[in-house]
Amino acid sequence: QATIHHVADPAVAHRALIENADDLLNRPAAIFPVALATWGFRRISALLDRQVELYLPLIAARRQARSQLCGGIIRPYVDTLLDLRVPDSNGAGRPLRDGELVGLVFEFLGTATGSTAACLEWTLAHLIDQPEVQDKLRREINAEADGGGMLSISSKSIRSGMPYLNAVVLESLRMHPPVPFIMRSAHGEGATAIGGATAVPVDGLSVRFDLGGIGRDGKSWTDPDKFRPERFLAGGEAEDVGPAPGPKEIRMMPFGAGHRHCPGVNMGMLHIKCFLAALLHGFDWAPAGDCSGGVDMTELDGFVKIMEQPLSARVTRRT
Ligand code: HEM
Repeated sequence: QATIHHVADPAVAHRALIENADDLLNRPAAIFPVALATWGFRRISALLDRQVELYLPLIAARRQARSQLCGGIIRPYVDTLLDLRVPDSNGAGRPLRDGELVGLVFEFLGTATGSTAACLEWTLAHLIDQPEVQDKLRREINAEADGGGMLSISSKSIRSGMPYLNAVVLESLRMHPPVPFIMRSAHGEGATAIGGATAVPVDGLSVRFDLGGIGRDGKSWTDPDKFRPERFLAGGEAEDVGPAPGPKEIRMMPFGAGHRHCPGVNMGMLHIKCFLAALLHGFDWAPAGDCSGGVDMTELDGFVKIMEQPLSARVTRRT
């Protein structure tokens, strides 16, 4: 029966996650009660069974194969998990159990692919809704193609040489952070500051930071419900805002904030930009049918924030 305190105010999030991060909010609170309330026990249990079915045979195959390999330059994530020893009472340490292995592999693959795919879908939805933004972005992308019209974008130009691509992705993440919330366990003075008059339980206060609410806060953003990538360009109201918050303030935090922020932030941004550049370079994106009322942007909250009506588009190859 944990009481969960909701935070959608960027200033409170900054006080909690950046200023008091060291001693107050450095461990995530259990996400299970929230998942239970959102999805129900049966659905979660079926999902966990399916993960075991999918991942365990692959992990077993890797365990078997690596005994025949003599190593390589890049050490696969699964190998690090197979080699990990968890401290136990014998002192020797135990290997991870099957359930733990599956959970960790899911965290790595699920958070990485689900959130990237969701962000791409939201971004394409906005580009279909606003063809002038699509055209402007395509012009920037095409300028990166070589004389034969082939696109091979070096990671350097993706990181710093394509400001409009960066702005479009940031605007999409601001409005529709794929991970809808993050949880923390708050203790001591910080918990009192966040909870206000709420009496803080002995085992701390569970705090749920609403990432969507923070990105659309009317005090931080002009017309927060409008998709306007220009705000992230030089001279715009958010020209200094990046995917992860800096030490001064929080205006959006699609990858979380503080000690436990997403370790895949750079890789996630790179994936989204590469996919988006390839999809716009190769194809024109238009509404699938009558879209006079605009694309339906209703959000569906789960572990990942997706479109309630999956995007339906008329996609034409560009010659
Ligand atoms: C659009 C792409 C992505 C988004 C929006 C996203 C978002 C997030 C968020 C909000 C968190 C929670 C952070 C917090 O509690 O402060 C998180 C955690 C995490 N993410 Fe991502 N992520 C993305 C891509 C990736 C990728 C590509 C990887 C790995 C290759 C990754 C691996 C992880 C892991 C392992 C955690 C748990 C970190 C911890 O608990 O300490 N994510 N992510």
